[in-house]
Amino acid sequence: MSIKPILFENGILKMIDQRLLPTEEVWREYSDCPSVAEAITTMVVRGAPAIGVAAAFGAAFGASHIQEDNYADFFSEFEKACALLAATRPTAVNLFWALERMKGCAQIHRDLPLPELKARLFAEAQEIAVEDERLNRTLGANGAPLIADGARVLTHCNAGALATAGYGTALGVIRAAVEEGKELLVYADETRPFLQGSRLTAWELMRDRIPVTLICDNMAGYLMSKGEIDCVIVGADRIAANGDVANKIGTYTVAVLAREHQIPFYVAAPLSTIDLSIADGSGIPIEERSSREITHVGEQRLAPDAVAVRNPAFDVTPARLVSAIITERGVVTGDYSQGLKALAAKGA
Ligand SMILES: CSC[C@H]1O[C@H](OP(=O)(O)O)[C@H](O)[C@@H]1O
Repeated sequence: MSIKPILFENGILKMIDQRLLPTEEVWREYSDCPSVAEAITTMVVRGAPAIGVAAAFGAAFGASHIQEDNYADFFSEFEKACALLAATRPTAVNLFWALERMKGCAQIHRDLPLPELKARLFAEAQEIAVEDERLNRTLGANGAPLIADGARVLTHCNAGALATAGYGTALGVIRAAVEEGKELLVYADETRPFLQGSRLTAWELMRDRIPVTLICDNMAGYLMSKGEIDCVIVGADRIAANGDVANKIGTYTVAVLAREHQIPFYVAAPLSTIDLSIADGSGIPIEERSSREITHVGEQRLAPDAVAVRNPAFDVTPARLVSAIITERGVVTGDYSQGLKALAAKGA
């Protein structure tokens, strides 16, 4: 059973501290909005869908701590809690999708007595989490036919159970293929600078006994040139209406290499990652993170003091380099503008 990185038990949110994996499995407990916001900013919890789930619980905690019994004050305070969470990380649209869903829930149930309204918001957050894992399994099954038996699959970053409420998106497709009896070998890019591949994907797949080989990011092209990669599958943090994909930094590089070597490049993402309000990738905000993620590993300094650093945490892969987008409602190829709009319009 793949790990669930976020648990809600007895009114307490428990999240595994992904900064400490793979060497330590430490679960941290949360019961207020500001601490959940900090957990998202500092990447205790990370991964687009997981960020959305955490934010949903953060919003519910925000509501639960509001003392006002005056409904007008309640909604203005609830809005402030959601704004605090919205300011944590800019790229993964699941965060904003989850907050809009929580605000919508509050409005739908605004006539409930305040204690019942607060309880309903926790129930909504729990539904978001349960739905996420369920739709990842559907998405995985939709994508599994694209992965041949015996395939050597390259993935970048971690789009696994740790990046979601469970099962994973890109790794969900891999899990589904394995569950169908296919023999696979996964090559995991270490994914500098935060090392989600070496620290999280390798740990997650070994835990599930799925064969995985760790490589440095700069080795992907060599393995492709040697014919050792059959396909690439990655997750996404935001997909624009035309199919441009924002994902972990380095994804665009892998996509260009895959096109050069005529290797299929697949993106696995739920509908909550698709942002039809943004026409193309140029409109996707790209998070810049601390230079320390590059100049240090833990307390060890790897670069000269005061060296200039850039640290964009994501890049944008143009739709023309994407072979297919795998979602819980089906697989889209070709004209993504039409295909994504049709999927969004399709019933669940
Ligand atoms: C299933 S989406 C995972 C997605 O999120 C990661 O970013 P981060 O670890 O910075 O939250 C990465 O882009 C993954 O592909």
